[in-house]
Amino acid sequence: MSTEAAAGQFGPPVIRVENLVTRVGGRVLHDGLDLELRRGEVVGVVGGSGTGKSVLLRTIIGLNRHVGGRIEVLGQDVGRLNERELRQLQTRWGVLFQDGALFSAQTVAQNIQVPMREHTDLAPALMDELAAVKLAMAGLPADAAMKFPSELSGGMRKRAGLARALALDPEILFLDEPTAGLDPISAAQFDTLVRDLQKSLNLTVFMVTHDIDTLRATTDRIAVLVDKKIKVGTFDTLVHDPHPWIQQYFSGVRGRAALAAS
Ligand SMILES: Nc1ncnc2c1ncn2[C@@H]1O[C@H](COP(=O)(O)OP(=O)(O)OP(=O)(O)O)[C@@H](O)[C@H]1O
Repeated sequence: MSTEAAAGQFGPPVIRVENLVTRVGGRVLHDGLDLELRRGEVVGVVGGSGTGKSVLLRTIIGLNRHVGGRIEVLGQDVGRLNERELRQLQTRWGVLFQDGALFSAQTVAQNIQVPMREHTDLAPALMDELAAVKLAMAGLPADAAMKFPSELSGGMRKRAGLARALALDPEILFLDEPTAGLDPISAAQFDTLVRDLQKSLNLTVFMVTHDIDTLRATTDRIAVLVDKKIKVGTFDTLVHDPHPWIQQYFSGVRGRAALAAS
């Protein structure tokens, strides 16, 4: 499928990044970067280590200031929002950070309720019920609610982080390396979960990943971060891109295996 056809089957843009320039630690990481995500699509962001994928995610959600360009999320210019407006907008997306970022001294249920406590004044009993629903959505057993993160496997911790990301019924899900550190079976199960949730909730998903199998299994389009910019394509189009890093990534042994499997 062409990139245009892949984008064309989705709704209006929910994330629009135009001519983005970011500088971190005195270094320009993104320089004239453009990216658009439409409602209901899953876009995977790949690129070499240290190219600024996580920084891009953090910049889009307003945790890093950009020095140039414009970021629009759900129709709002992220760079122009005051703290209160940004907090309001943050209730419309969920984030699964790379390390899960669960609070170790809180149970899984309490972790899932963090965004609810921060952004709503729901009664505790209702928050307990909602946490149970989110746990089930993330494919965790009910008894995981009272466990602490240290009592869970890596895959279960990812699911708990996902349950927390779903706490406020988000429109957009930001996932940073969701399958990193998982064995191949758990990673494949997580891929299926993300795809199922996307479909049932019509989520738009922005996913940073290194995992070529995850890209193949879950994404509609792929955004490659090279030379401080984004090149967007699909598996089928990017395999023909002459850029050396893209060639190496998609036409290497793993890329060929993933393509053959799709
Ligand atoms: N707060 C910060 N202060 C200074 N430098 C930073 C900061 N955050 C990130 N960096 C640097 O910016 C660069 C990009 O980091 P980022 O985490 O976005 O890379 P990445 O593409 O996600 O890499 P990886 O695939 O290895 O996770 C790295 O060199 C990193 O050390």
